[in-house]
Amino acid sequence: MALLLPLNLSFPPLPPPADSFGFSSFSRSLFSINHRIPAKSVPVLHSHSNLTFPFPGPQFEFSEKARACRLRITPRCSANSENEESRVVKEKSVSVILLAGGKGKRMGASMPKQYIPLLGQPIALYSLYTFSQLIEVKEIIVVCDPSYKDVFEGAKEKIRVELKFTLPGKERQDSVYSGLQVVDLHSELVCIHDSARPLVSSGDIEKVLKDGWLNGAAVLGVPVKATIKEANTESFVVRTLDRKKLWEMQTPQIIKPELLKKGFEHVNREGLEVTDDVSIVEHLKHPVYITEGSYTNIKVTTPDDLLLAERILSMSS
Ligand SMILES: Nc1ccn([C@@H]2O[C@H](COP(=O)(O)OP(=O)(O)OP(=O)(O)O)[C@@H](O)[C@H]2O)c(=O)n1
Ligand SMILES: C[C@](O)(CO)[C@H](O)COP(=O)(O)O
Repeated sequence: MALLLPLNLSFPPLPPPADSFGFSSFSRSLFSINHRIPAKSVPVLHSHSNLTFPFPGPQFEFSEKARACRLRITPRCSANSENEESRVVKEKSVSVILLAGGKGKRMGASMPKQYIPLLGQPIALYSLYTFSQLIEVKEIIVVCDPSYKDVFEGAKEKIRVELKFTLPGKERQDSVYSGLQVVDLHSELVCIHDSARPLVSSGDIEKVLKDGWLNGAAVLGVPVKATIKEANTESFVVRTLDRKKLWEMQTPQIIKPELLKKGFEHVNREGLEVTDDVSIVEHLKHPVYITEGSYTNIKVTTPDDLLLAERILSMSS
């Protein structure tokens, strides 16, 4: 029976009930500090199943064009997963670079945002668990400050893929480079993900992995909803861009290792700065495919994103 709700969701499992951190009130207090409004009480949703492997509980399915939004309870990843015959990305052929080396300045919290608890679990662990369940994933390279290694070490017993660690760089691009240095030499795809995007669905990851394998490089993206204008330095409009051609980029971003290495040689040689990974490939004039993802794959950047992420997650419980 189809259950109609306003959003179409497919998320990693929810964590166990909150512990002594008082997580939900944590993000609310961050929000109120930043917005100078009194903290209200937020409904704390603790109806989550225990975090075991494989994770139990209902899963939700995205439609291909996720704007109309209808939610149906289905078995895990049935909509977008492939059967064995049509699988193009081989088992254990993907190295994930999980970026957790940022400082989260825009969040203004006392710790980097990827370690802030979201409904009882550090943000970075959501996508760690999601990737760890995928049959294509061989290893997850966590790029993080050594003082936070224990957050991931503590999750080791719940996952079945190898975990590697490497040091972050000054910019995001430097952290990706650092991760690339320890990618297994036999890997056929590199999958780069912001740990600050906890809500990425396994269905969307499967789709972008397949497109990356077929095209050499692919990225999850969503059509831009807003009207975007280019302005000059005096804030006058220069032009209105054609919305039909605009996409907002997300992660994961998938690139074949040799292509990424070649791309880095080029951007390092030319001293180019990029804010996402497929830009490196674009500089080589190599095609990059955009796989349509989901609006719910938000990057937690400012305190209001924390509240939004809680609400999205709670809809899947
Ligand atoms: N030197 C860096 C900078 C960023 N990141 C990671 O890249 C992702 C996306 O970056 P962003 O959202 O910009 O994170 P921060 O740089 O931490 O945020 P801010 O700019 O607010 O400081 C995050 O998961 C972040 O941890 C990283 O691994 N190494
Ligand atoms: C890679 C990225 O997630 C694409 O949206 C993003 O560019 C990285 O974070 P930033 O906040 O734009 O630096």
